[in-house]
Amino acid sequence: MREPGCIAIDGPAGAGKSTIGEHLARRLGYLYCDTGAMYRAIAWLALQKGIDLNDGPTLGKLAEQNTILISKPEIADGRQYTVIIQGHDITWDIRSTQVGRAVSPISAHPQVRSILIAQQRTIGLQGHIVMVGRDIGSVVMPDADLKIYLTASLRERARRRHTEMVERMGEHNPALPSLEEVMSDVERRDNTDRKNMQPAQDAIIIETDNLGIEQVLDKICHYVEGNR
Ligand SMILES: Nc1ncnc2c1ncn2[C@@H]1O[C@H](COP(=O)(O)OP(=O)(O)O)[C@@H](O)[C@H]1O
Ligand SMILES: Nc1ccn([C@@H]2O[C@H](COP(=O)(O)OP(=O)(O)O)[C@@H](O)[C@H]2O)c(=O)n1
Repeated sequence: MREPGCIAIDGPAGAGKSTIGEHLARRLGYLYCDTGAMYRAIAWLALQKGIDLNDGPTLGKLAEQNTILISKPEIADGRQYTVIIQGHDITWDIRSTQVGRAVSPISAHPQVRSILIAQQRTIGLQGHIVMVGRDIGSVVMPDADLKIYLTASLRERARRRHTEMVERMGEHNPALPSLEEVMSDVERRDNTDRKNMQPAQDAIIIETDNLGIEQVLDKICHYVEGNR
């Protein structure tokens, strides 16, 4: 009877990884690590510095030379955690459309991946952790005790992301993108991420189109129980 030391949750944008990952970690008293925030932090810094998104070696150096600090939220503004790089609190900045568009091409460079994957593995090996991303079960933590791959149709994932933006930005905000724009951004990201987004062979695939958050959580908890 063993408890899973690491639970990997992978899947495409809007599948529910962060929401489910955070809830699950809280239920189990585990740490929670959102690896996407690390790629987004590097993307934010690259945009600040005007680095060419195709320049893998320079982006790799940027990842190597800059520590990404992810800590408990402290500020009660809906954040799951606080992200700091070079002294800047970029927790919300990394959710911008610009970062969303830059992050996939930047993450595709092996020079960037190798640096962040090594950091993520160190975090994951602490144990008692829920890690969410694209390649946790397949690459970062291939020995994770439980691997979940969450997914949903493109339309449903875009709908969720758009609803989230309406809540955050306000319905009448001129900067609010349309559902169609969000859908094409998500689709573009799916296509760029595809190579690094394959479910691990032993992952449990959960289609969430017709499942609410609580139902997804209950399903995963059922597998956690089965692992004990
Ligand atoms: N099963 C679900 N049903 C409906 N909405 C969901 C579900 N899972 C997540 N959501 C909502 O969809 C949005 C995107 O979820 P999120 O966890 O950020 O996805 P991801 O981390 O995979 O990109 C959030 O607003 C979240 O509340
Ligand atoms: N383990 C991971 C996590 C994210 N990423 C990259 O980082 C981007 C942002 O990840 P995210 O998890 O914040 O994205 P959402 O699914 O939350 O929209 C993804 O589109 C991938 O390009 C990755 O390559 N590997």
